[in-house]
Amino acid sequence: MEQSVKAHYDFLVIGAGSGAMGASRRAAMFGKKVAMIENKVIGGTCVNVGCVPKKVMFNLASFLEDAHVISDYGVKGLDKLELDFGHFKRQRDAYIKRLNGIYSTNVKNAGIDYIEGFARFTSPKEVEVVKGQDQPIERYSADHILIASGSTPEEGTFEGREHCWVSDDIFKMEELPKSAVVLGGGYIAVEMSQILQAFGVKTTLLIRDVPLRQVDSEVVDNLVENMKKLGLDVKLKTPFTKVTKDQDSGLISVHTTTNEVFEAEKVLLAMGRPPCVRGLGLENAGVEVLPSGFVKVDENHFTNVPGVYAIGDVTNHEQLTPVAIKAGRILAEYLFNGRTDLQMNYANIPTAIFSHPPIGYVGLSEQQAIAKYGADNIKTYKSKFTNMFYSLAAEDKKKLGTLFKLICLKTDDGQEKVIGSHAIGRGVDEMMQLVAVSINMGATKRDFDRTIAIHPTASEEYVLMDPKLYF
Ligand SMILES: Cc1cc2nc3c(=O)[nH]c(=O)nc-3n(C[C@H](O)[C@H](O)[C@H](O)COP(=O)(O)OP(=O)(O)OC[C@H]3O[C@@H](n4cnc5c(N)ncnc54)[C@H](O)[C@@H]3O)c2cc1C
Ligand SMILES: NC(=O)c1ccc[n+]([C@@H]2O[C@H](COP(=O)([O-])OP(=O)(O)OC[C@H]3O[C@@H](n4cnc5c(N)ncnc54)[C@H](O)[C@@H]3O)[C@@H](O)[C@H]2O)c1
Repeated sequence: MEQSVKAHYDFLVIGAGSGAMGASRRAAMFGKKVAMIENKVIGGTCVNVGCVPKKVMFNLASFLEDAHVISDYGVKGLDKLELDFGHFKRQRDAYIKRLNGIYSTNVKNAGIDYIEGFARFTSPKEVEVVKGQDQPIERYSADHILIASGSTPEEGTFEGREHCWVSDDIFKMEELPKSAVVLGGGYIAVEMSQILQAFGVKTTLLIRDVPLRQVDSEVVDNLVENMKKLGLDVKLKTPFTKVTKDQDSGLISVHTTTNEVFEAEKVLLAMGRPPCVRGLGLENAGVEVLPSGFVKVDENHFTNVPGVYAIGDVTNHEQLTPVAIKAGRILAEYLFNGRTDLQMNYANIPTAIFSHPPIGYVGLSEQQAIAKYGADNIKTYKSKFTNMFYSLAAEDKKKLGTLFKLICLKTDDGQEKVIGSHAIGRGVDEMMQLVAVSINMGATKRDFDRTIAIHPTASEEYVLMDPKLYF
């Protein structure tokens, strides 16, 4: 039986992840009647199966890796460390549950209606929500509808894909496998392969070409060297063809174009995140998508259908939590607070990859800068060194490399405008935020040179790269 529209909203948001939170809470601040629809767990990818549980795992992995060095400082017993993974998982999951509770409270306090179920457009102004089995479908209408449905792990179409885990499965893992093969060379493959290796899982990282193509190639070389020092079996230029499973042993084999076979208890697929649009009924609203499947939006996150918008991972922009949140807030300001002057700035977005040690970057790599401006117009400064943390490390292989690069565009006044920084080393994930502020303010190499160093730190290298004596 056809249900009548249950409620009409000023702003109806599909999803309850990072972008949805940013948009809906800001819209509610302006007194709008707002609802969000979520078919999984409040908080979306970042809180439940992304940044947050990953960072907690990274923290533990970093401690376990650092323990090998700290033992050379004279601390006894660190070689006998034993990880109670079950305890760790329970603690991590409890933390996520607390965060879910905080999100729910925030939504409630903001006066936003939280609707559980799967949303599907029936027309440009109406959405139906499919709830559990035997529950009636609910219908909602709105003046403005936001698609903030995020992305989902690429599942692949190759033979044997059903034997593989995707990143969501890593967070469900109750106990650690003895061995793993990770397929991919992006953020997730780099982060997860190092976390697994640090947890004591014998891990192989198989990369079609090279890792992190968007990152400066020298920084990537440094990453690969560090991975090898940490015992990770990393294979570059090794595309895989298929995956098979031995029914007796349960072991999974990855076959490659190089005619090698890599066997492990678990195989993790980390090959990108396509947009979550399946079943959303975009065709009923007439919303256009790009050939890649991402929802097509203009610079204000408007789709081709008046009153329908999209932000975050479901669009063809950087798939990062702060990007989704900011786009959501700006959209709400635009729609409900008359701030039509505001526009998301997608240039110079800083980011970190939580490898061990981490990578951070903002702006152009040296290779991208040369391609854009020509080699004659670019001057790159670099500092390659061993962090003092490793000063007491007994073996060279424990000393992980650090590389900072400042990429500058030559200017007529000779001050050299900083247009990028790519770096790997302890703490660069924290440093890069402020390097990004300086670049967004238009910093020049002279600004870095005239800044006094903080000693002894790694970050001081940022102001000590071949400095001219400016004050
Ligand atoms: C393993 C991993 C690690 C990451 N680490 C980082 C990191 O360190 N830093 C960082 O900045 N970013 C990180 N990211 C990326 C980050 O999580 C995403 O960019 C961010 O969550 C995108 O936010 P969003 O609002 O667009 O989508 P999401 O957070 O994915 O939210 C979308 C929500 O919509 C819901 N939904 C989808 N379709 C429907 C429907 N039809 N009806 C109802 N609900 C629906 C989904 O269930 C989901 O909850 C990581 C991602 C992964 C997978
Ligand atoms: N630290 C962070 O901020 C963080 C961490 C994790 C994820 N994320 C976000 O989530 C997104 C998704 O992460 P991801 O690692 O899945 O994707 P990605 O886009 O970062 O990397 C995808 C990788 O898969 C490889 N690949 C694609 N098809 C392949 C094939 N057929 N065979 C072999 N390799 C193949 C690509 O070459 C690439 O190396 C990231 O782009 C990032 O925006 C961010």
